[in-house]
Formats: sequence, structure tokens, C-alpha cells
Amino acid sequence: MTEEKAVPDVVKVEAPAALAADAPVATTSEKKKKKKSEVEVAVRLTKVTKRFGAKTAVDEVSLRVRAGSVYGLIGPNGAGKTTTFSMMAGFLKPTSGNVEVLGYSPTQVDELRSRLGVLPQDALLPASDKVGEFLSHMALLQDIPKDRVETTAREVLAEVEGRDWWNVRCGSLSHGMAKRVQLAQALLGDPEVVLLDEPTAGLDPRVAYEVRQLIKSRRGRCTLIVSSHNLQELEEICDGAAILDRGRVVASGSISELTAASEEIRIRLAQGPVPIPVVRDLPMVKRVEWDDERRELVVYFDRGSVDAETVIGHVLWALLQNQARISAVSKGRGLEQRVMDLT
Ligand SMILES: Nc1ncnc2c1ncn2[C@@H]1O[C@H](COP(=O)(O)OP(=O)(O)OP(=O)(O)O)[C@@H](O)[C@H]1O
Repeated sequence: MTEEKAVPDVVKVEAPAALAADAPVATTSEKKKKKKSEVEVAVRLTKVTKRFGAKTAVDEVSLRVRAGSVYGLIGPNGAGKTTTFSMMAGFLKPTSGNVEVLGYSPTQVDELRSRLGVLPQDALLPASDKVGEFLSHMALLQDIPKDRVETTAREVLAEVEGRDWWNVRCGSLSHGMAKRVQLAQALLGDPEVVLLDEPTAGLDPRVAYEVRQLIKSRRGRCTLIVSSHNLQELEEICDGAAILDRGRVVASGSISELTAASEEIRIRLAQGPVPIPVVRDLPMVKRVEWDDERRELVVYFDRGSVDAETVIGHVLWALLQNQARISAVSKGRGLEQRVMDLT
């Protein structure tokens, strides 16, 4: 048996009434406790499982996303990213386990209104509405005061480089334009937590770059949770990430931990000498591997006792002294390689 589609056709901030009805209501004193500055963990999942009939889409997932960080959800197709997003957004209820956003259940829509913004994957805009009407309507639902609605909507539309689209019907937007309008909708009212499922999918490279810049510019101002298949993009914009595979978290932590950036460096050598022993003999070096095909030297060192920059300095010096020709240097193995290793 399957449940209905995880994400609604039209972008909505309100959870289905059936879900909202059984959510516990926070008391006034609880509300005071959960003010913006006091929340350290913006999103917390504890042993969350979601089953669709016999299919387990998300399996005992536990995550903590620090307030103010940009956090990536990574994984191959079918790993459970969208299902996890849908539970964080309150569109789906977990089969078991607990999801908290800013200390509330995502189904506590009154508490989270204007504090949680969502860009679902493949959401549709109302085709006959003009962009300005749609954003103004969504701004009202976010409790933005009536006299601020148009200014707020226009500002956020300008942020996604869509200032000329106010009177364009949603149905006549290209895929990339529609995606940016949905992104504007997710950012309306400056929410504290923003969930972005594949925010750059289908965008041309220039617009994708601008969206990445926009996400980076919000770091510290709000918590952003981003899913993408573009791992270079996630490595660039995220502070931390979780790698999912078949519904389970197979690794999580800071990007530097995930990519081993603080325990290994990689050096590509052009044709010429490969003086491995001089590198191996350096005091801070734990181990060295040479990949002849890629002409890549991997140098391992003890995390904590020395930083990657110091190791790079010593290793390059030793290599150059021995006539090696260096064509590239990197810290860690890259997120892409790590995900390939794990999934
Ligand atoms: N409504 C549903 N009914 C039945 N199975 C579902 C439903 N939604 C998701 N699934 C299944 O749950 C698993 C996880 O799906 P999900 O969409 O969360 O993955 P994903 O990581 O977002 O994948 P993609 O990268 O392809 O978007 C898949 O096997 C999918 O077929």
C-alpha cells in the first residue's frame, strides 16, 4: 500500500489539518523558552522511521542541525532525502521517532508560521496566478502585516533576480524561473529555518551560481538544510552534512570531517621524479600512498597534532627540493569521493 505523494502540488506552509490536529500545543512559557537566540539545535531528528506499506523509506535516522548552519542532505536516488524533508516540513508524519524544528513538532503550524520556509522538490505553482499575487498570498499566510506584504514579496523576488516577473503568470514561467519563484516563497519573511530540496536542479549554471551565493549569504542569519545531487556545490556551501543510503545515515558531521580534510592531503604530480621516501620520512607524516594511474600522492597525518596547511607546506618543500613537478594540491578526498566510497 502506498501513501499519497509526499509533497503537495502547490507550495504550502500549512500542514494537513489531520496532522496538525493531533500535535501537542506549546504553552506560553514554552514559547518564551524557544525564542530565536535560545535555540542551539534548529532541527533535531531522533530515530525517525517512515514506512510506506512494506517499504522503509527512512530508517531510524537521527540528526542534529546547529542553528545558523548550512546543512546538506546527501544520497543517491531513493536514499530518503525527500521523505526526510517532507517530515521536517510537516507534510508527512513519521511512522516512529521524533522530529523537532525550533523545539516544536513540524505539525505545530501556528508556532512555526513565519519561522519555517520550505522549497519542496517538484512543487507546482498555481498556473493562473501572477507571480506577485502568488507571493503576496503566501506572505499573508506567513503572517506578514498587510501593509508590508507587497514590499516583502518584491524584495524577496528581487533577491532571486526576478524583479521583472511581478505581473507574469506562473503558468508561463520557464522551469528555472518557476524554481526561483518557489525559492523566493521559501525565503519570504526571513524564516529561521529554510528547507531547500534540490534548489539548483534544472537551473542554468549562472543562475545556479547565484542561488549558491544567495544560500551562502544567509549563513548565520538562518539555518538552511539543502539537498542536492551536486556534491561540489554542497561541499562549497555547507558547514555539515549527513550522507543517506537506503534510508539510513551512513555518515554525518562537518564537511571537513566527512572529507577527511584534516587528516589527509592529496598531491598530483606531473611526469618526472616521484620522491616518495622524502615525504614518508617527514616527522608529521603517518603514512603515504601512491596511485600510479592518477599520479596522486596521498599523505596521511594525525588530526589534531598538526593542521593540513602545515603538512602541505612541508610536503611541497620536500617534493620541490627533489625536482618533483606539482600539478594540483587538495585537502581531503572531496565529498564526491567520500559519497562514492560509502553508498
Ligand atoms: N509515497 C510513497 N509511496 C511509496 N514509496 C515511496 C513514497 N515516497 C517515497 N517512496 C520510496 O521511498 C524511498 C525514498 O524516496 P525519496 O523520494 O525520499 O528518496 P530521495 O533520496 O529523495 O530520492 P531522489 O534523489 O531520487 O529524489 C524510495 O525507494 C521511494 O520509492
